[in-house]
Amino acid sequence: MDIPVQIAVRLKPPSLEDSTQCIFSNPVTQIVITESGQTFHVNRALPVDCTQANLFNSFMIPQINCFLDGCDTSVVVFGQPKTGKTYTLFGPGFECIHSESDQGIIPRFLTEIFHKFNQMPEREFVLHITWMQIVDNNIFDVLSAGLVRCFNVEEAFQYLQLGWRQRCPGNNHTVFTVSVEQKWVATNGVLNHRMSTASFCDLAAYPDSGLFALENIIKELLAENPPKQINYDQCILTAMLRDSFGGRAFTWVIGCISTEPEDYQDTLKILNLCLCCRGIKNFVTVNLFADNNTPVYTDKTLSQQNESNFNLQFATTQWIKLVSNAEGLFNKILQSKSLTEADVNQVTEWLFLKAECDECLSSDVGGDNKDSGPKHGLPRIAEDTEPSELSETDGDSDSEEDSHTDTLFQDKLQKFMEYFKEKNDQLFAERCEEYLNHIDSDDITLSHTSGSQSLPIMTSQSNSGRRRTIQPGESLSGAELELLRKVAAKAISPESQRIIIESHKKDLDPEPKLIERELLKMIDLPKADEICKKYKITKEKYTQKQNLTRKLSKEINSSQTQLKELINLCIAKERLIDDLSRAVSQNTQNKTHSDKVEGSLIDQDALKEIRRHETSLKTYKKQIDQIKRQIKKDEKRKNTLDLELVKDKLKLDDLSETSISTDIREKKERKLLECEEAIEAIDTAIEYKNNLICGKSPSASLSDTNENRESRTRGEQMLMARLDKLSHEEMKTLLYRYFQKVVDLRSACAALEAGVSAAADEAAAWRSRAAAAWRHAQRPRQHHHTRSFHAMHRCLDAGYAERALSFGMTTDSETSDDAMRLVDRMKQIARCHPPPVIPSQNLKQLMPAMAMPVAKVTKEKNKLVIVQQSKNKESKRI
Ligand SMILES: Nc1ncnc2c1ncn2[C@@H]1O[C@H](COP(=O)(O)OP(=O)(O)OP(=O)(O)O)[C@@H](O)[C@H]1O
Repeated sequence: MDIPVQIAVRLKPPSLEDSTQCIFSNPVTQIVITESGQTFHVNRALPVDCTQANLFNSFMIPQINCFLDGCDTSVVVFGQPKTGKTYTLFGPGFECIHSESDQGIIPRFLTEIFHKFNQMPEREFVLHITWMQIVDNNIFDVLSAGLVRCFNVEEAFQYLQLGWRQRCPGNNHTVFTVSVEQKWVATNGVLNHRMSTASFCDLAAYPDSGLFALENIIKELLAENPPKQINYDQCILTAMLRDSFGGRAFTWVIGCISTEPEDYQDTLKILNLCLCCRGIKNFVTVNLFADNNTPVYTDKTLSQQNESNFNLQFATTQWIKLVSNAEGLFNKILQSKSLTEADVNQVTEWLFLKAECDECLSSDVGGDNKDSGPKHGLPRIAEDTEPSELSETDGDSDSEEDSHTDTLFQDKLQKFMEYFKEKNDQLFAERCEEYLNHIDSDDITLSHTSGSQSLPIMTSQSNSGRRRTIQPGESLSGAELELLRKVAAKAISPESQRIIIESHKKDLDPEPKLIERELLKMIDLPKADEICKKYKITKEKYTQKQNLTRKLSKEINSSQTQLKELINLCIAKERLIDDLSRAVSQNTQNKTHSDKVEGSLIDQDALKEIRRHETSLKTYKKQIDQIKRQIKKDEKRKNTLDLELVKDKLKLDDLSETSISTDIREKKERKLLECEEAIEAIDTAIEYKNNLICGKSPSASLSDTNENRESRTRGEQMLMARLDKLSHEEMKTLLYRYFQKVVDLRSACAALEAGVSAAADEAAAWRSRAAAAWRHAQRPRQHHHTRSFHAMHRCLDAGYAERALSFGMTTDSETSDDAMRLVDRMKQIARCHPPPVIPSQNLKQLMPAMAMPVAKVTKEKNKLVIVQQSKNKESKRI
């Protein structure tokens, strides 16, 4: 399971009570904030006054559970010098003078582990500790004994005391490990055999080769393309922390930081490193031995256990069903106040379920199942709750008994309803409270989710009092699952929790759909405008608060300078007063009586001077008090403002995220619109071109008048401008649409061509029919038909289809159908294509010569004599 490295930040309490703090932490929002307003989100932002116990409880309990489940765990502490790294891990020391409450993580961890083992006597365990120090890449065994076995917590503490005395002081790294091998037979009869190591590392404050190597490894792990093999063996420190960063341990990194302004830059470095570590994911697994999961119990014992398990599981399922049904049912009953038939059925079903549950759990709530032994499978329901299943033999004679049963049933129903209402309300109130209390605490040991949308149900360990049993073959332990849910999944927002809880409390609609609806509403409701408005207002407030904070910081700074000056003045004045009073007393001691009279005047002046200085000293002190009070007040106000700023910042981030998503959606819509417009323009252009190709005049809107030409040019320009604006992706979409258009046109063309060829075929067919008709006409009335046909053809040639029709009709009854069709076709052709107009001049050329003149040519001497024979009398001589 991938679990990111978890980060905690601990602020070292300021050395002086009134010294200025440049870093603050907000344990509610888990944010560390700098004086400049920079925020760092961490898993645990521990407050400046965080006790050792709070620190341990805030994140070590799940780690211990994980460790006991067989996972490796690790705690790495780093930070500036003297910021409490050793204090956090070990505490102030192990001498008697130190109180138990000051103990650090390691002694607490050991105490807790031994305590847990005492609570689980079925577990056999072997616990070893080691304590190593790395100085200049050399390793020292603090306990001088390698692995040390500890049988109980007292022994472990003796070694802690020994090690504390023997450890080397100075800038070095300390690695303390606790390893445990444990064996136990689970309730399902299988052997669990696991091994886990918890390592605790106190890193050196001043960078050395080990720290540089560790930083490099962190960078490598965070790189976009991390190397396949990370060289952990480059130094002892990285080799020892192999599992803590990018390894198999569940790791917490604790950054100990100083809040003093002079350490500000170093503190920022530590915080940035913390953030880097947050990006590292470790693959946490359960370390099993080969014999893990081996059955230990006999088949008989197992089957007995399985049976009881089955009953228990069955009862649990039924119970869950009951609880989920009961609330809806009671609401209905409460609202309607009278039971309908459907309600009665529902309640009956509920009673059946409960009876099943009762039998499985062998708890006799209604007192009906007293004689029911351990049964397997579904138990029989008591007859008195089943009026519909009464035997026919009981029939009419039992009508009285029926009514009695009904009353009994109603009474029982009422009783059960009251009982369950009370129980459910109580249970739900408890769960609500528990859920709210534990929503952000690590005291949660188990969480289930039913479906991706449903809410996590969390069970606190303190309440259940039992550890979750790990089933055979299960690779993930309870603690792992819990961690995954805590770490990988985001907890539901407090607002949503409120809605869910209120919906239950008010009994509005207990079904989960309501919750879903409410959540959806919450997501859908904010409109872009509202978000913008809200964002503006919050931003304004945020800026105002920022300005105020800056102003306050300035004021605090100037007050502090003033304070320093006044303190210096006070010191100077006090010295002066001392000097003066010393001088006066010396004068009085050393002088003779005559001198004394003369000197008394001088002394009086000196005394006056002293009094004057004392008065001004008093005024200075008053001013100092005032300024101090003012500084405290300002600081308090500044702290409040800082917290408010953090909250506002989060709010702003949320709002900007929402508005960005709305903005993106709007932009996308705009782009799509532009794209659509461009496509439309292209369509029009294509149409225009098609019209030209087909020899038609372009459409009215695009006719070639000057005005339209201009508008077309404008349109084209606009089109080009739009095309320029389109992105690569949009251009692709556009081209695809254009391509589709061309393909469509091509297929339309092909269809048209097919139509033309079909028409040609038809024409040929008609021609052959006409020939056949002609042949037929040749037969009996050939002469008449010939004439008619000639006449018809002449008419057709001249384009007079109507007249051709009249000729056709007068020909012959046999051929009249064909002729009719022919004429129809001719009519069509005549309608579609006007006959070509041949110029009369050309027609003349085509006309056959009619009534040709006959002439006889003779030769007489040197003359040719041409005589026209038709006109016998006429002769021409040339
Ligand atoms: N949160 C704290 N509460 C009370 N005392 C603290 C806290 N943090 C540190 N101290 C005290 O500050 C002193 C320095 O702490 P510690 O030695 O743990 O710092 P360190 O970071 O380990 O120092 P080094 O840089 O030498 O390793 C100790 O006396 C310790 O008791």
